[in-house]
Amino acid sequence: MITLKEVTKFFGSFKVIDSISLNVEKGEFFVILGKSGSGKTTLLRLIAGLEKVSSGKILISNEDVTDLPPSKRDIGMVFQSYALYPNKKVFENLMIALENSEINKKDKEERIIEISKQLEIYHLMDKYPAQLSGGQQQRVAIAKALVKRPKVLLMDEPLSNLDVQLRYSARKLIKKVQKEFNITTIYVTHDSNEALAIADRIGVIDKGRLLQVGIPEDIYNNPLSKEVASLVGNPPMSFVKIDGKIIGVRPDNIIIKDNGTYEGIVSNCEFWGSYYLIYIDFIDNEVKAISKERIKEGSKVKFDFISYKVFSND
Ligand SMILES: Nc1ncnc2c1ncn2[C@@H]1O[C@H](COP(=O)(O)OP(=O)(O)OP(=O)(O)O)[C@@H](O)[C@H]1O
Repeated sequence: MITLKEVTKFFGSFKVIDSISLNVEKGEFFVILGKSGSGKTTLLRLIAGLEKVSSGKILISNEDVTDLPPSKRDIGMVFQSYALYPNKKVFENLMIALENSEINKKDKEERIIEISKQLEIYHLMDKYPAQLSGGQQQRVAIAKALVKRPKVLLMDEPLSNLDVQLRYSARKLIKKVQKEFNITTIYVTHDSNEALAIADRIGVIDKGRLLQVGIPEDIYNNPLSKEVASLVGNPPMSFVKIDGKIIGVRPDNIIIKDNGTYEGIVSNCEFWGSYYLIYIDFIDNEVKAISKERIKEGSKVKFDFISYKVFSND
């Protein structure tokens, strides 16, 4: 449905996107995960047509859109800033979104009513954006993108301005609407828990390169490289050098016990709600383990690895 063929983007001599090839299926919720500066937004802007590729091709529904302007790509976009017109009411904001659509006024109104009810903003039609909460503005921004019934929805960290509680309900709503309308979606985030929670598949990006693509369980359990492993999971994986090998181990795979093989000193103990996160210094390494009980900083502890992954790269 969305196909990228060796898409590359330079800003001057700086390669921001490095030969990315990717297929996103129709109706799929695809998440691009990467840290700040990895090229996520640039990739999304290339797909939207807001930036021109330096080389490579972009296809939507098998049509080559590489040289088409954004308005000709049948795409809805939701960005971090909601991009609502402050001096227009919600209804007018949604009408403007349909400005270039060829359907008649009555059909436009019907569409707006339908999507507004879906997103539970119907009662806000006569309000100005400034009179809405962040979560309501965000839903209006999503409605603006969806009312056009785009084939493709591109979302760039749309929930980053919301508080934690609202993020959970908003992402559930986004997924529900996306599935209901069967919209092919690419969603960008730096939050690995968010990516694991909502994605059908995840593409992990670093320094403009696509490192791994897979379902959330695969990305979490079988990261192919240290880079991917370090980006996925919170609390994050620890990397330790043992017998010349680099191994990655998740905190819940370290068990602290009196007869453990390894020994270290607790350097920090954090309360994470249902457990404590214990930082343990040993030899030249630091590992993070979880514990049901608080352990004093400076204590000596013994531990074992229940399971781990070997990475050859240092
Ligand atoms: N118009 C531009 N001109 C030059 N360099 C740019 C431009 N836009 C982005 N960059 C650079 O490209 C790199 C990738 O930026 P991009 O915004 O795509 O990253 P990101 O992964 O979305 O980051 P964040 O999560 O912080 O938004 C960064 O190093 C950035 O400084």
